[in-house]
Amino acid sequence: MDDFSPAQKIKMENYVSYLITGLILATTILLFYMKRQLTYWKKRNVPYLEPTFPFGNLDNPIANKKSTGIQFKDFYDQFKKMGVKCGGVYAYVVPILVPADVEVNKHILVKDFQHFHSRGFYSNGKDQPVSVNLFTIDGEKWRSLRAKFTPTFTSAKMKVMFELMLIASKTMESHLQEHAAKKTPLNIKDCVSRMTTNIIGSCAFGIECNSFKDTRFYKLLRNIVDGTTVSLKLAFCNALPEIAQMLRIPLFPVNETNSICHSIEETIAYRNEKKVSRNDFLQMLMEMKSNDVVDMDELKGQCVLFFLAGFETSATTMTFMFYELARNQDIQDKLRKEINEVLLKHDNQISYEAVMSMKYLEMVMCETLRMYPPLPILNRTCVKDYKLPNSDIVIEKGTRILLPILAFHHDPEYFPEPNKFDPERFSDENKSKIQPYSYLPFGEGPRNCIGDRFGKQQVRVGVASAIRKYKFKLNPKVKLPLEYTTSIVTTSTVDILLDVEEIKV
Ligand code: HEM
Repeated sequence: MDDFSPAQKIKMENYVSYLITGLILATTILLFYMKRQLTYWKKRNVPYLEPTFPFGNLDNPIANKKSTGIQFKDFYDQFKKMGVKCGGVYAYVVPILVPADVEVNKHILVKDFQHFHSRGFYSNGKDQPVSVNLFTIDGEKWRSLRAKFTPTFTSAKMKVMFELMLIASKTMESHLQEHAAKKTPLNIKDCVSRMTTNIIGSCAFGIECNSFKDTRFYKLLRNIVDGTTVSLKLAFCNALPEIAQMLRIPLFPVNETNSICHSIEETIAYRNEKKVSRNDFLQMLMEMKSNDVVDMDELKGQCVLFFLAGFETSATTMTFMFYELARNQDIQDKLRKEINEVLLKHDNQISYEAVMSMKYLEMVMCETLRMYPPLPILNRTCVKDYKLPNSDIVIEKGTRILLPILAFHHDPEYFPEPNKFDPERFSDENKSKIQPYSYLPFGEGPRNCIGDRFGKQQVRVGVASAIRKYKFKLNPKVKLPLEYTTSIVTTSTVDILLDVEEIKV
């Protein structure tokens, strides 16, 4: 400071005081804005849960490890106790409406869909064009893309892809055999994730991943979906998308996504050059591109999405299905009996017709999806002001809505003894008694899961092939009751280990 003249010193002191005043002013405005945001529901007379600063009603994401599904179940339970159809909470300072009534679900998902066709999910098309996909886009663009892709998921297309699925699922057998022979516990999530990687790799990309031997592709996918950083980034980007855009945060990890895109480009180039054709999604997308129905970014975006959407959700379903079968030996025996009886009528071969006629398999799968919905919440954003029928609540344009499907699935009003694994809830006789819009593992309405048939088919093939030949028991080392991570997809905090025994015929 001694090197400066008195005039320079005064100038610098002025700068510092301007800076401090500016900072104080900005902080005051920010705090004022945040405080005002936290009165959003009160001002609109909507029942709400008292928030605290800075996380709103959410738990501190660093200190508390409660999963999003469980947190929204807690909100739902409180609104039910208050006797209200829906209520307001805050994710940080962002107001979120939480339905607690099946009628509200019906209006939002189906009846008044024109007010709620946006999912309001973060994407960043500028820096990562493949993040703009069917899941993340909204409005007319979504409508047009959905119409283009719907024909790729028909039952007829699923049937054609069945053979590819079967071949890829067989890769799991030697893995099971190895564990049975050596009597070593099997990490079921790891095992079924490798299998779904092989299936989706084959059906979506035409790539033989062989994930039980070569883990490169499998690890690439796990890096995209796993980890606290991934969950925190997703939560931040979705709560404050404008700031995330400003900071140019990409939706998916860059290196891994680029590797997948590179692999897609290579396969396309190979097929074009060698004039090779295959019965898979990629071929359908390539035809759409050559007819100018989609462009290259859209093609790659959907491939990446199908991989991510199809890999973790189906693997999660299978993991919890094996877990429940291992805990409930009577259900496992009954399922095996059905599989054997059906296969006897089909030359002892697993075929499309055979697995589709396994009713008990379907019931076990539906009950697994009830107890452990892979996506425990559904997102919607209001695009046009909407008055909720039979109430004074007006949902304003821009309002975020989170439907707590895990909470509905565990509500004793709709599913008595919700913590009991009971496939009979989905028997022909009982399933018609399920209250509409209380069971939503694939969402509902025009924005429901486009890949539900594909996902269920993977699960049927994987479980039927394994249960037919192996007996599973829960390894005593698994700490119960299970708890869940903060990941966007329902995930156990501990590895689910199973003891495997080969069934001799
Ligand atoms: C058991 C497996 C699966 C489960 C439980 C599941 C669940 C879901 C759920 C809950 C949604 C949101 C629906 C809504 O907002 O109403 C969704 C959307 C979606 N899923 Fe799945 N999914 C599964 C498998 C798959 C597969 C295999 C694919 C693709 C190959 C896929 C592709 C998609 C896409 C593209 C969307 C967005 C649809 C749109 O916005 O138009 N899913 N899924």
